[in-house]
Amino acid sequence: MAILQAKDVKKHFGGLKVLTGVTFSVGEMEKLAIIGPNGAGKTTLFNIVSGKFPATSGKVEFCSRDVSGDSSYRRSRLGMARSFQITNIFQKLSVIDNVLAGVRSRAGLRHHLLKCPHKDRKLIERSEAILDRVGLLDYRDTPAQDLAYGQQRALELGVTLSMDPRLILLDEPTAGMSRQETNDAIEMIQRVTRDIACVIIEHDMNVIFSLADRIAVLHYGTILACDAPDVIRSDQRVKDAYLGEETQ
Ligand SMILES: Nc1ncnc2c1ncn2[C@@H]1O[C@H](COP(=O)(O)OP(=O)(O)OP(=O)(O)O)[C@@H](O)[C@H]1O
Repeated sequence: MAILQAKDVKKHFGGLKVLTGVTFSVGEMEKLAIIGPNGAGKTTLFNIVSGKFPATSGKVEFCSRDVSGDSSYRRSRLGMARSFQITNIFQKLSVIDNVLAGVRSRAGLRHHLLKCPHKDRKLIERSEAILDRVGLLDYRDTPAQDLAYGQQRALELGVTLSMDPRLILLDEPTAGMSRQETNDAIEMIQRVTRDIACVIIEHDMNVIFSLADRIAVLHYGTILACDAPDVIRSDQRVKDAYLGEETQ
């Protein structure tokens, strides 16, 4: 059963035809990576799926409903979240207050950042459980701006989890990280998204082959191949277009 489906999605920016007909689906709890050369249209596709801007034509279905005309906010209320953009973090707030803001919003409470947000024990406990999942409980009261880069990205994932998503769009989750931070991030993403579907854009093949159940290769605005990692790795068309051959 698919949780997300893109059907013949096209996007033109004036005369530039970036997406010329993209069709794919993501199953419940499945991890689908989208790879492709620079400028292939990966971010554009994410922007359309998340509702940042509309497709020129085609459809996006989420949880069996057509969300093509829905705003990002509406899609997020339905359980679609976009993660790994540090801009989602309130830098001056503590780590716990960042997650609490999301937990309170999801619980439908009005959130006044400066107005005693610590009242509801249950919401705080839920926030602490999320911090524990992303490895930041020891930094509970640290201002977000004092966290290391990899930790800020972990916090962003925590904020995303606070919305209780069924699907997370992971935008280059390890960009700018050291090798050690990347390995830690892979392990954490695997752990915290076990029961959540993900679509992942990433350039690091090590990350992709570690996380993805299936890989879709975007090339010249359309999906060249979509299959299990091992099949993609040995697909000659994909090697020619993107992966290349291993050399000694
Ligand atoms: N808002 C926009 N207006 C005009 N052109 C755009 C817009 N957004 C993207 N493009 C163009 O669409 C093409 C695809 O860009 P996109 O960022 O989606 O590629 P990408 O696959 O994510 O690339 P990268 O791997 O480098 O991030 C590029 O030629 C880009 O200049």
